[in-house]
Amino acid sequence: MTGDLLVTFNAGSSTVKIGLFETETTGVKRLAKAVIDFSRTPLHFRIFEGPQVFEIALNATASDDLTDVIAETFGWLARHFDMTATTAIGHRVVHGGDRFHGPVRLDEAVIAEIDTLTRLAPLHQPQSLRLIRAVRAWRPELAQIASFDTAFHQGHADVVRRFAIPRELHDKGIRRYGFHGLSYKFIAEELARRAPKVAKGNVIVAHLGSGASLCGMENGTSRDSSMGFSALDGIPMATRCGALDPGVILYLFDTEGRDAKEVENLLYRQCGLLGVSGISADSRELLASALPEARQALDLFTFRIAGELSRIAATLGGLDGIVFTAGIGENQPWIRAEVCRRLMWLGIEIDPSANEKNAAVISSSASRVSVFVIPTDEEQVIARETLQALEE
Ligand SMILES: Nc1ncnc2c1ncn2[C@@H]1O[C@H](COP(=O)(O)OP(=O)(O)O)[C@@H](O)[C@H]1O
Ligand SMILES: CC(=O)OP(=O)(O)O
Ligand SMILES: [Mg+2]
Repeated sequence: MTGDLLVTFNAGSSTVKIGLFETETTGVKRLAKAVIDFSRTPLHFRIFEGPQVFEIALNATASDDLTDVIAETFGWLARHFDMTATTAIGHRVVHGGDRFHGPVRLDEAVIAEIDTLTRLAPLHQPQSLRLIRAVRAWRPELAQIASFDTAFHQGHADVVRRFAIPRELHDKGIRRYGFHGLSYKFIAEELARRAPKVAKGNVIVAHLGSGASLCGMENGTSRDSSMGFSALDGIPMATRCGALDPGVILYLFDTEGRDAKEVENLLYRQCGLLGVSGISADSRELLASALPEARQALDLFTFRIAGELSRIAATLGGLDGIVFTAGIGENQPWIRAEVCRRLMWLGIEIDPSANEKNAAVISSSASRVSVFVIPTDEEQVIARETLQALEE
């Protein structure tokens, strides 16, 4: 119904991004953006876009049961919005496996199925499930919808989905899925509006945030992704390793005697920019540092992005456009310039002053491939999918 409120949750490893939307006849309109910061003690809640912006420390503490955190957060939102008009909560759920191809209403059976995929996304899935269960405990009558990162990649060809492992393992679901699908869905639609001709062709989107991946699209449909079975694969990230010779993992188990939990923690939390630099997981700190280890980490990052982008261009059989998005993609000219420099052989050339300004188009007029910077909006996609699921 027009005027209803929808709340979206995008659970990451250390923050939960919240979106507040109003339904309109034409879709959804954003009213506010907020975040709960789980990396701070006490927890902090911040509204950073909306009629009034503020930040406060929460009384509720983080534990396996987040009911108090949800109740207090909604209490703060209710000071500024009529939260009694809330009709549904939409959640980003990173892993939907083979089971979920689009948004779905959450009930006990669906929650249990999502829980079976937790081991494949240990940085994200547990927090989403905690939030879903907390809302159920707090307001059991409130509709909750899950939007999946994997759904956008469901159409990948068999050759893209398969690892070179025995068929029975593939049939058990050990295959390449791809993530960041809500972001890619948003970018596909936005590019179609901004540059319809390029959007109809072969485009690679580089979602470079704390988690990072690439997606190859043909006419807005995903054909390949750098991320595979888990959100560890592909390019190195803030704290994740990206693709790694599986022999390294065997070595860690056998020769170093580490157990599965230790290896999981190492690969998800101690690798990537943080592991290589030994300084920081944040690209801003590395760019500001004069230490050679910082430069080494950034060089490995751009080298691996260019390599993976070239592989995906081969899947597509050509390249008409590149889109940079997410925290790093939207805000780090040096990283974009380095990636494009390594791809000069593809006929890519950027305009340095447009790049410096984070302009919407950063390719030069001589470039054979158009290069764009487009801010992503996962919450907008969650809100639209939530509305869609409510109307089904
Ligand atoms: N305004 C900014 N200027 C420069 N770099 C930024 C900015 N915002 C974010 N970043 C970079 O992007 C990273 C986080 O990206 P983001 O998309 O917010 O990640 P996530 O959603 O995965 O937590 C940060 O570690 C930082 O390196
Ligand atoms: C799938 C994934 O890596 O997500 P994020 O970038 O939010 O960590
Ligand atoms: Mg993110």
